[in-house]
Amino acid sequence: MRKATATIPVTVIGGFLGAGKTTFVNHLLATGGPRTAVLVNDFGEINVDATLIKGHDGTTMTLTNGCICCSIGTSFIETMCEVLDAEVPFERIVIEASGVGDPWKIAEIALIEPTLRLDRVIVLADASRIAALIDDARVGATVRSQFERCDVVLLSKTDLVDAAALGAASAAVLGLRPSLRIVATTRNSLPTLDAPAKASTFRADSPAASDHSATFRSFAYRRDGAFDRGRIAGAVAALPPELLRLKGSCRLDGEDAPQVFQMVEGVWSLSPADQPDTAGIVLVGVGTADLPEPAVLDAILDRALAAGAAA
Ligand SMILES: Nc1nc2c(ncn2[C@@H]2O[C@H](COP(=O)(O)OP(=O)(O)OP(=O)(O)O)[C@@H](O)[C@H]2O)c(=O)[nH]1
Repeated sequence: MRKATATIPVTVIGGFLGAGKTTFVNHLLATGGPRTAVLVNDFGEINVDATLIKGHDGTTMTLTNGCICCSIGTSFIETMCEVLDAEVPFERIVIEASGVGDPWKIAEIALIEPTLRLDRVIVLADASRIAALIDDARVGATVRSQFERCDVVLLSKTDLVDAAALGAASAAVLGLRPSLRIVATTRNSLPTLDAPAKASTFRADSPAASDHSATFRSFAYRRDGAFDRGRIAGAVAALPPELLRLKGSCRLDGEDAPQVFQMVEGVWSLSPADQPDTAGIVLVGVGTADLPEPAVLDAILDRALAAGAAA
């Protein structure tokens, strides 16, 4: 990597599947600030997040080939080199970790590379789900590890919970690390990175290497056709609970504008997509290791296809 005269701050954004990481990254980009390189890493084979990051002044680069916290592979190093060697230098790097990733493993890169400076590790926690996720037998260990070394927790989606549930969510997070700084947010009240970073004390030892492909499986659904809006709810209700997250883009029968499809634990939404060239349906999902075979999931989602759509 090129010898730079100044170090570039790196902010790592982590948090479990659907916690609101991309929403936060888009907020950071929308609120201005220095020229930013955004690196996004999805767990699935298709990096949907890169397409969900709104256009901005800097650049968005995708990190594929699985979860970068499991193996900091050559693609990550090459991408970092590209960012550091950019003709117009970047003033900030924001890395969105995958929803099953350990953000600290990514942050360690910034501690090793002399041209980078670790700004902070921010973990998003969905206020409506975090207490249950922390105790979940299948995903709890992954969720808990994401909080081990972060600097601040954004307790997201507080618009979805009442005061008692908000208290339970923050108590669950503080139960992991009583000294954690928690900021309650909604997508309309997210902070920026401008406030000075909170000083943190980093432990020198590394966490044990993990391989999230043993705990989680990804799934991709592609069709040339369109969904029938009226059939989506039924198909989503029929999806197994092991499928924790589904997102991507689709077309709806009889409608021109492409849509972003989001599903977090059975709660789904459609919103107009920014990218005008969405063809057909491309969805990626992540579930626990006992996720049913792709053919089963395909068959369920096929039920939402408009009559005559290609299967
Ligand atoms: N009600 C509510 N929904 C939110 C809020 N923030 C994000 N969402 C929704 O939650 C869903 C997931 O948000 P994302 O930002 O894509 O979550 P993510 O952590 O990037 O998801 P993965 O990358 O798949 O792990 C989307 O449908 C968002 O619109 C919020 O403050 N309130």
